[in-house]
Amino acid sequence: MEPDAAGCDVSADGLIAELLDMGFEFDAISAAVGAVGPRRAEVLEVLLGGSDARAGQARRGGGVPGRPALSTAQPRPAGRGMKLSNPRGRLRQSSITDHVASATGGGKESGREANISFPCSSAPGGPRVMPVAVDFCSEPGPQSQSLVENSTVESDQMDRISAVLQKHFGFSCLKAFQKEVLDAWSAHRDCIVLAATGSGKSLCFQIPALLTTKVVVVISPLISLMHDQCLKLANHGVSACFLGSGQPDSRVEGKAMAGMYKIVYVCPETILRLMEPLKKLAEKPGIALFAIDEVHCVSKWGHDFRPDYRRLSALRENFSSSKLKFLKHDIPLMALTATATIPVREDITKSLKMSKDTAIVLTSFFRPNLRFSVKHSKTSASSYGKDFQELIGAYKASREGQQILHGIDTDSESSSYESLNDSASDDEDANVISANHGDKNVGKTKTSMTLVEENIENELDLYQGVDNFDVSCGEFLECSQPESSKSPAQSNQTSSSDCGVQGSTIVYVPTRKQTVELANFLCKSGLRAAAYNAKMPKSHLRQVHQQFHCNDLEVVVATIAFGMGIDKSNVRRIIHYGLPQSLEAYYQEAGRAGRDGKLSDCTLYYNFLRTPTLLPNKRSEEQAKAAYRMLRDCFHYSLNTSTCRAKILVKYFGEDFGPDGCRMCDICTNGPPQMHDFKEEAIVFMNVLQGRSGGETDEMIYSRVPHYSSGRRGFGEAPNFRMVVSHIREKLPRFAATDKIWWQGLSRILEGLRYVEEAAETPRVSMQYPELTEDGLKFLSSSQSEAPLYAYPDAAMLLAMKEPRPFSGFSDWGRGWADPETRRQRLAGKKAGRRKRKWRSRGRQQQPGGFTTARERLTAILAKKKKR
Ligand SMILES: Nc1ncnc2c1ncn2[C@@H]1O[C@H](COP(=O)(O)OP(=O)(O)OP(=O)(O)O)[C@@H](O)[C@H]1O
Ligand SMILES: [Mg+2]
Repeated sequence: MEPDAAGCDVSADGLIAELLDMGFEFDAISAAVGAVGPRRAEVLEVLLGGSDARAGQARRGGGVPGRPALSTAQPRPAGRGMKLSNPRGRLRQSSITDHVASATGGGKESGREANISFPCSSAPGGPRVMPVAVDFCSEPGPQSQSLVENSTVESDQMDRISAVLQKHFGFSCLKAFQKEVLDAWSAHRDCIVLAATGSGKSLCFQIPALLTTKVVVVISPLISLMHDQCLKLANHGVSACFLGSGQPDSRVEGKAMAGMYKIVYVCPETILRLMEPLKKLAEKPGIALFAIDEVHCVSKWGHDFRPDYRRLSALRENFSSSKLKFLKHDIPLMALTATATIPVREDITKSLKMSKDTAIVLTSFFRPNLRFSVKHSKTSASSYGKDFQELIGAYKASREGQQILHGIDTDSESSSYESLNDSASDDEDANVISANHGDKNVGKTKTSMTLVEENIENELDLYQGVDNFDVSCGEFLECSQPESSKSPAQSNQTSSSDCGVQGSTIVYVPTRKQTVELANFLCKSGLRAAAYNAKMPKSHLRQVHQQFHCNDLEVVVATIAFGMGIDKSNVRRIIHYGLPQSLEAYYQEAGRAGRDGKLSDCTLYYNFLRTPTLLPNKRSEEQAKAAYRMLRDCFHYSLNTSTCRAKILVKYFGEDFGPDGCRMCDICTNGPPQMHDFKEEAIVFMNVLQGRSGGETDEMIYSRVPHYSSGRRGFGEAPNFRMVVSHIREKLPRFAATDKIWWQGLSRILEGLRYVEEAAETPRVSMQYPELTEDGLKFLSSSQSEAPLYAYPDAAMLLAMKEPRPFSGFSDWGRGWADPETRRQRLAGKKAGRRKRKWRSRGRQQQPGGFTTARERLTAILAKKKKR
């Protein structure tokens, strides 16, 4: 809009709306607009703390009585933001500028008090948190543009930062959230960065190393991750080193503690050992910040808890200005993750003892280029052919195209990958078990063991081990390319072959055994595939990393041991062949796809007919509850048939997706199934829970379902789910063929409506002891007059209807009794009588001590005991 005669460049209402959108408060905006008129630039200057006369006017004239208008625009606790009486008159936040100045020797680090920050940043419990949209291109979107314009960082210094960014990383500008994080850091504030996978969190802690003479210390959970990042930094002209938990190299460690590298990556175990040398480093040349990457590992409620991460509270305890007198400010903590739910975030701030003034920078978790889908599969060797046919076809077609173009013979390559997997599997013979985990037909195994918990445990990678490489530390000097590290970051330069338009694929499987089997299957089918699991030799793991990053491998079949933070741009598919243990883990792993912003697929295969169980692990009762909750959420995600998958995922992390779906996932493209009126079935189910007659027909005479008391609260009152279903099947012939899986689906619907709930203290994934709620009782009492109960059947219900498994849990004899026709015949006819007698006599024979029934025997035993 052109400025009008009065010099106003926008309408007052429009400007107020825009500023509200940016996170400023209404009172402050009206005060500022009242003072300087609807001129965007001037109003912003006032709001952002310009100390000119107009700002003074705004504070005096337009504020809420008794409250300075400026403070309302600042999402900062009053303690720091209210120092208006400072004799210097103008107070402003120290900014990146100050650090740039310190880095370039242009002046001492500013000791000025901070009193302004971006409206999006906030401290827990106080100011608001505003999500910032993440763009996956280097150009800022409209929102980031406005934030950049209104930054506290002046343009010439911003130019300097841009130059650093361009020179070292080749990017034209920071993303909005990166800018916000840097602003918090420059104000010496702690910061939690919650940004989508692949959004560029690393840059938030890497840039400070280039803006100061101080060292950035990064705590990272995996050697492979540290290794990749160091290598990339070296290629970008930034010296870095990593210190793992294995055999320390005193030379590298000594140089790191003397400040010879700009960035020092350390695993949590090691940093706790290095407290004293770090204190010396903090004094000279100084520590710019402690970055804690993948910080969800701190939380017991997260999906990848590491006890050593929890001990990182030592950073705040040891590196505060009250402890180290030479520090002007506490060394800021920057905690970064892509997968933290709201309780996990709270746990992080508390566990790390982050300051009350912590800025929370939150971006959208939505990844618009990821196409999510879920497919039913047995996920066993017998289904490999069907499930991977498309993948094999796609790679083969692309290979043939390349062969035609380049005349390459790829046959020899696939056999070499096969032998790679074979040799890896030979090494692992001791760990390969014929545990029948999944399917009997699965490959040949040499050692036979029974399926007991320790064996399953031995077959699983429960978390990614820190030392997943055969090196425990390493240094990467600017632009140097150590011979030993020709891998990840050099991906595009050293690629001897490439994955073409198909990019790379990661297949996550639950067991180590499956990594080898499936990789072998893919190799035999002609793909360049390799297995990856924690029990394989470290040299093999390193080789797989290297080949994967260099596009030598098309597919990596891995357990969760295939690391967090894998930053490879052209991963086109993430396939989960089995249900992950949580949606956090799933989103973290799926997030490795499409980092170049191109369309990529995230497909989850799961056997809908199987109720998932927790992987064996040592957990407290409380942790087990949380783990079951997470697994249940993941199970429900897989069974969902009606809500956009991306929507469920981002909502899980506390983000409101809005009314529309992603328009790409299987749900958005296929649409939901037809709704069904579940009223009749719901009444039947809930009546049985209540133990009363449905009263519809003569057949519906309900006796109370047997209740079993196991001594745990709630079990005595609520019937076992299996018993409820058996009861319905026996009493109501029209449900005789309705599978338990279907009733479980109905119980999920009723649970969602809060009509039933789980009575067991530690609820499992599927309901075990259903119980009516108050709402359920109300529904039952008004059910005759109530409207129909329409809902979408979930994926398991649809499958149960498509592939009915009548009487699946019954013996042949029992089956007959569930079928009314057979029952009638049996009761009436000779045959039935014979059968009955036979059963009785069998019962008699089977009971030792000559008792007719087990009950008789039990009564006798109890009576004997009583006598004694
Ligand atoms: N300002 C920027 N402009 C363009 N690309 C960027 C920018 N910042 C980072 N990137 C690129 O984004 C990619 C992902 O970065 P990074 O590995 O830091 O992601 P991340 O957020 O840490 O992901 P994860 O949660 O998986 O660890 C990198 O390849 C990086 O080069
Ligand atoms: Mg990262």
